[in-house]
Amino acid sequence: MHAVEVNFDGLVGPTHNYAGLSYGNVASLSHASSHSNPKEAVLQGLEKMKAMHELGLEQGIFAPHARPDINVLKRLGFTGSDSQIIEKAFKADPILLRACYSASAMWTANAGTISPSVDTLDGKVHFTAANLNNKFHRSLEPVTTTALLKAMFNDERYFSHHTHLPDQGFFGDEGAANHNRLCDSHADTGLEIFVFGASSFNSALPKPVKFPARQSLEASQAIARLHQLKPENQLFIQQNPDVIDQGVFHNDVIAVANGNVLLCHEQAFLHQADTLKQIKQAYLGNKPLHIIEVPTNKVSITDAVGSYLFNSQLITLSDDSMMLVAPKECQRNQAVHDYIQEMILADNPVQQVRFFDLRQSMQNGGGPACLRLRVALNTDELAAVNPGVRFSEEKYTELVSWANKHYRDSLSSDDFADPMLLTESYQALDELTSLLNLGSVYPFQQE
Ligand SMILES: NCCC[C@H](NC(=O)CCC(=O)O)C(=O)O
Repeated sequence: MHAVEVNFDGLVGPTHNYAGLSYGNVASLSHASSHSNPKEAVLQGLEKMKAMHELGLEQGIFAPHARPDINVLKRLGFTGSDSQIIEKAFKADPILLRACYSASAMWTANAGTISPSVDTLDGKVHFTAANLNNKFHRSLEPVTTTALLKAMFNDERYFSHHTHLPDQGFFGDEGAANHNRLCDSHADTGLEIFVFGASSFNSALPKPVKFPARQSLEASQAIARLHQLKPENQLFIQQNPDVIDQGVFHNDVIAVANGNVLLCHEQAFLHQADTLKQIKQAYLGNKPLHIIEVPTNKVSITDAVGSYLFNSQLITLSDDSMMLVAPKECQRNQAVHDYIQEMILADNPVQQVRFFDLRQSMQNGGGPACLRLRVALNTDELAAVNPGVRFSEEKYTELVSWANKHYRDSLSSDDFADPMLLTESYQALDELTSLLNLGSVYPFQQE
């Protein structure tokens, strides 16, 4: 049966801010306490969705989470009405309050891992939300992510949802950012490549020394079991710990795959030559596999992390050629820009590039690929997706006016003391659940 890949982009939430919460993520740390512009952020994301839709791709929308997370503040001992809780938390621990206001669920490449039905033994599409337990602000996400995934993919005939992995670092799971799939087409069984940062149980494997490895081998193995992947459909490879220490906190900051193409830096993986050999041997497709390995003397790790070249989306167009959907930062970096031009002229399926201004997300370490969750679906499965979360020209117009009505154009540290921010945010999200036909997914709608 015909199948397509749908990109579900995270809609940036109304409290998007820069709190410097992600140790190991260079952009997040360097923009700590800068002013953010939530309205510009959501509109930049919507522009990318619209452009993908106009290119003929199936586009979906992934709703933001309710912020601030009042329940976690209560769990941490703050009492009283919502506005009293905000006031007390702001005085006692402003950074904690900002973490509870973080819009980090916008990076849906970290929402979960998805295996398409052609890869699974029971022929269903499998979903597991990521526990994101390496960072406090992100550990708040999996419960709502699961609720959203169930509201979006609500048909047991086709979709199987799993509980996120145990909330403990040994099973650190950061979702699809560390998961790539190589295949001839989305209708064909693919090779699911799980890239882990370190092993929790096997101390013989190397670890980064400075920054944390967020994805554990044991988490990746558990996902492969839960998703009932066939043995020939799975491969576990280790990220190069040296580049984690240089700011490559997820694999999608150093590699991206699409169809029969793997674009990666030459320092992306541990024992890279052997790892690439393993990938070639395990590859299941009939089309030739293109591994585009970017050398350090053309693009340094610093340039890769600064420009987010590898956090581009690689998309397949209707004529079967591919386009690189890159952040504008790649255009500004001469070495990266030159490399992209060279790649486009070389003999491989990537023939075009388009640059997008995603500065608001980039300043927190999230490029085009971070903003989207890929879900490959056949025709029947696509028809079973909640139509409210499928992107269209009309939906775009509705969402732009919704954002213009509800979002602020500046947020700074002091604004988090303002209880009106909670009221505005919850009102916006309450309206959004009707726009996207999600039902009462948020805890504040269930009280
Ligand atoms: N896939 C991109 C994820 C970026 C995300 N940044 C953040 O959470 C920064 C939030 C802040 O610092 O305000 C992260 O590091 O997990």
